[in-house]
Amino acid sequence: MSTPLPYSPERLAQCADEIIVNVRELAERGWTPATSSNFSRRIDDAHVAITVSGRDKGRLTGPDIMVVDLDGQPVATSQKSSAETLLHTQLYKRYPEIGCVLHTHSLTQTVASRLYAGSGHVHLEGYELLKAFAGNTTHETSVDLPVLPNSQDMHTLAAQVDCLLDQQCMWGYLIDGHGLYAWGRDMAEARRHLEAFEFLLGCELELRRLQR
Ligand SMILES: CSC[C@@H](O)[C@@H](O)C(=O)COP(=O)(O)O
Ligand SMILES: [Zn+2]
Repeated sequence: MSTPLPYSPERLAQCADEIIVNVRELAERGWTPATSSNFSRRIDDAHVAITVSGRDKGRLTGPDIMVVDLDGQPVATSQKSSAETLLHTQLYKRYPEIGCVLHTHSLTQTVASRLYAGSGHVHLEGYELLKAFAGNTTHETSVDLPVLPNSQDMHTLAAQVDCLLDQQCMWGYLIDGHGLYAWGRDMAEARRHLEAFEFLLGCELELRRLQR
């Protein structure tokens, strides 16, 4: 007799479908070049559905999504989860209300991360689209999107993210020369935050170009 799974397979299938459909759309926009990017969705209090490392994110199918626990350890599989699993699980562990984490490598995100690495953040102010971030009800506000130095050591990166989360409410951050992490309570909210950051970073880059 096989051991029962510690999570609901129906819920995993639901999460995997959601990831596959949404990520295909993001990939079509060119936000996941060359197998980059990773994506996850909370299954329950103790489990997360996440992309398998190294897969072409524009062509994900069911077997490209696996399960890890909140420490990032694989559950009931021998597959290898995303190299950046810890950056996902640290958010699920810290905030029970977070349901989805999206990481992409668009041109706009990567260029912005390079330009603003020196100041440590991108200051976004006065845009109507700031209302896309949960909790914001007016454009008369500002959001500082942090830019972290890149590292291949996920524990170093995760410790820096934790420090930032201790100080401020955040819906995302950039990593220098790398890309953007954004999250939300569910897929729709995480995607709204991701798209808002992408658009606002595009505006900042365009303004810089015009003001040269
Ligand atoms: C293909 S280079 C990009 C990777 O190093 C990494 O940053 C990334 O986003 C994808 O890694 P993955 O292990 O597939 O989740
Ligand atoms: Zn990455």
